[in-house]
Amino acid sequence: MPRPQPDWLSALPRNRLLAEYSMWSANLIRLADDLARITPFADILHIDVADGHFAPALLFFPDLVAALRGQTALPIHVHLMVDDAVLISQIDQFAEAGADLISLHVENANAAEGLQRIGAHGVKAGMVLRVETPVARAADWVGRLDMLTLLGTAIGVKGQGLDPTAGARLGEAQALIAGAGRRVVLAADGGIRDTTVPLLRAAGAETVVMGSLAFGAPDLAERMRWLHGV
Ligand SMILES: O=C(CO)[C@@H](O)[C@H](O)COP(=O)(O)O
Repeated sequence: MPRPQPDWLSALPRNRLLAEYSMWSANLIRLADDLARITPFADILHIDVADGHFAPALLFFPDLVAALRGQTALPIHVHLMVDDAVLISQIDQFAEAGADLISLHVENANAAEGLQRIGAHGVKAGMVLRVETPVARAADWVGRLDMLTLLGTAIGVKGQGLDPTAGARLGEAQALIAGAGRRVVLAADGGIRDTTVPLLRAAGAETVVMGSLAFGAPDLAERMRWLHGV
């Protein structure tokens, strides 16, 4: 299976909202079927990784990324929600498994070393902010990022409603990115619903991490036509 080209992120369309598909919301018993079903529509696959401490959930592992890598040419984005004690080792393992973009958290004390390590693997670098973390915390980092993601819900829990601060926070992030001197894709993760996507798009989100909105859609082609029109 061919891997995405090194410039895959800049080659993605800029005239419509991008769709990251969160595999946490896939049917894990029928993962191959779901992968085939979403492949025509997904811009990026999103893999959440949580250690049960930095974030309450216990989620995915490098072997899953390696298995997906063997079956898909879609870019794979790994979102690390892990403590500093394991951050560098997790970066190594997910990069070696075939991730194309790895995001760590601004709240990680080892963020500088982590970003350096991601770069050393030749993988694109992202940063994520918890919903309660001031957006200004990203100011020192945007010049080193390919993607900046704002959580719109409490970290590591599915099925929640969007926090009312999400729109204003995206506006703040957009202003930071404008001064970054490079292309940084602005992403919204959590609370992605048919009622919230228009607001997030208007506030500056360039990509949304779709969970139940995609995997629970009765007609995925129709849902994606809608998304691309927002
Ligand atoms: O990490 C998250 C949410 O924080 C996503 O990756 C989930 O997959 C979202 O699922 P829904 O709540 O949209 O169904």
